[in-house]
Amino acid sequence: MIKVAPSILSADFANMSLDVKTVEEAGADMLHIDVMDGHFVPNITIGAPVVKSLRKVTDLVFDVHLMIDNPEQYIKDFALAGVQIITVHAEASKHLHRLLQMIRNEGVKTGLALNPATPISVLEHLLDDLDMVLIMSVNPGFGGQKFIPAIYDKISLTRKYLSEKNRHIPIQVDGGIGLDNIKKVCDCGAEIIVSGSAIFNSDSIKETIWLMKKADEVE
Ligand SMILES: O=C(CO)[C@@H](O)[C@H](O)COP(=O)(O)O
Ligand SMILES: [Fe+2]
Repeated sequence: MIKVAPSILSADFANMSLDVKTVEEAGADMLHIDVMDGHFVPNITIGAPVVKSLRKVTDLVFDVHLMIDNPEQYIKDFALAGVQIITVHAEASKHLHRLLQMIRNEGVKTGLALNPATPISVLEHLLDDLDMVLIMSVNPGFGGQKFIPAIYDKISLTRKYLSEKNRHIPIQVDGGIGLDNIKKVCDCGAEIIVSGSAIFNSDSIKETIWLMKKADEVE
């Protein structure tokens, strides 16, 4: 079954805890939390204090997607806020190996995100340090963008590359995914799907998550 990680970027920020509970009850596998700083990406969202407050209202796995400069400075804060996965961008650090070690040293799982233009070769010397790979299918910064079609091939290539290296590292894909393309994304090799607007703007959050999770069973 497909793992679905609703992105709270598209939730109602004034009623965040309600929206989080709704996706939890609807069967979400984890909560995707987009952290943006207005530097790495041209948008600002939330930081560790808000994540710490959300931690009190749900048992969902917190999957934090850091779209920030100087991620090294904030790893401890997010770990202390009670998150389970921290994903950093390959483009955001000169010392990726050290950064991934820093995350694991806090007892948190690592994810590495690649912007659409970043080649998958960056994974080569980091395979021992990765618990998840995040392939961006939009340029990061905003919800509600269109899936970039060239990314289908990138997902397939990544899946092939990881299999050849005998690595069972899950591939997460983020951006522009809805009921119309989730199956194709998963057929290419994605295991965890991030989705914001398609879930939160739908008529029924519960039904949309259920249909997404089952999408790979449809012929
Ligand atoms: O990280 C990002 C955007 O930078 C994503 O997590 C989006 O928030 C996904 O939203 P949709 O494209 O599904 O609306
Ligand atoms: Fe994200």
